[in-house]
Amino acid sequence: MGDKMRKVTVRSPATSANLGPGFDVFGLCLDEPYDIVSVEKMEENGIKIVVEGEKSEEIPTEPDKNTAGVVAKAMMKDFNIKEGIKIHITKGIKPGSGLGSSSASSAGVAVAINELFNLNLPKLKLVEYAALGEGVAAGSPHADNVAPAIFGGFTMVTNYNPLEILHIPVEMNVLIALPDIQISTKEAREILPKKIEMEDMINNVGKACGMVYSLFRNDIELFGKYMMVDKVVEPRRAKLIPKYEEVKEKVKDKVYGITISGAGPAIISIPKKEHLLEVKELFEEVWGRVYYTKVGNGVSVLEKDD
Ligand SMILES: Nc1ncnc2c1ncn2[C@@H]1O[C@H](COP(=O)(O)OP(=O)(O)O)[C@@H](O)[C@H]1O
Ligand SMILES: N[C@@H](CCOP(=O)(O)O)C(=O)O
Repeated sequence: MGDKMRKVTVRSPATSANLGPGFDVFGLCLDEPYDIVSVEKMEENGIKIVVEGEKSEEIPTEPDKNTAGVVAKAMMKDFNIKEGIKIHITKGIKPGSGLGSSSASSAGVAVAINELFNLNLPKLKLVEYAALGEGVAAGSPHADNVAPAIFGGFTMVTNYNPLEILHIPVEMNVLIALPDIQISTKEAREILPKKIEMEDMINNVGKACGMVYSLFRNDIELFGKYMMVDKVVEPRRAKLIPKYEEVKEKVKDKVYGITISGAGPAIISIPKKEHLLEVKELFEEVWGRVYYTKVGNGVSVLEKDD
């Protein structure tokens, strides 16, 4: 296809960042929900963005304000791409959800541009570009959503500048609840402390190490147990989600683990098979929307058109 290729369409999945103690470090790729992102070459110069789907009316289409636009602009500048492009985003992931909605568009467009212009960039470089989008959505270019969106599975951002990502493929079912409110990641970051107690740091490092160990042992029970004990971020954000603490207490023995997904309001849990229905029904009753899904493999190319 080479230079003749005119359009690439990708499926870009939701992600769940933090997983309790791994604030700004851990991320998990989900199979569902997802955005569909296509990038098409156009006659006029510049970047045109069209957004449809979940709450699309709230999402800016100016390239400097849309996460996909920011990523596209940076890639086109660095690779001296003069052709104009049209980015079409169908939002399947509600913005302000805690499911990496803004990151899905950033990651999707990075992968699509890489394909469309045959840039052959490694995944780490794509994560670096995609993270630029988070600068406009969350006020900081955190990479813990875009890394799993691109690599799939479980990822750890072990260094920024230079960016370093570690990746562990995992298989796991997850039950996500999505309360009918929106939380801006930017605002949910502003309520976090700038400094933390030594005791809380020791707790979180210990639990985070335990979670990584448990993945290598394939011990979901241990993973979930540690995921529930974040002493730094979750206690501050729990107040933003109606009934979160009450439901967590109710289901804590019926799931392997439960915590806030990203900045919330989504909640991620690892269900025990024997209690799945009961917990799902409770989530639906209290919060409305629920996704029963599994860990996903990252952005995938759906179509390449001449
Ligand atoms: N392509 C996009 N998709 C989703 N949100 C976007 C996009 N571009 C810009 N935004 C803005 O990013 C914010 C949503 O991101 P964020 O608060 O991080 O929520 P989420 O946790 O769902 O990613 C909203 O202000 C939204 O307008
Ligand atoms: N580490 C970030 C992750 C935000 O994820 P999102 O899905 O809410 O955008 C944070 O917790 O602030």
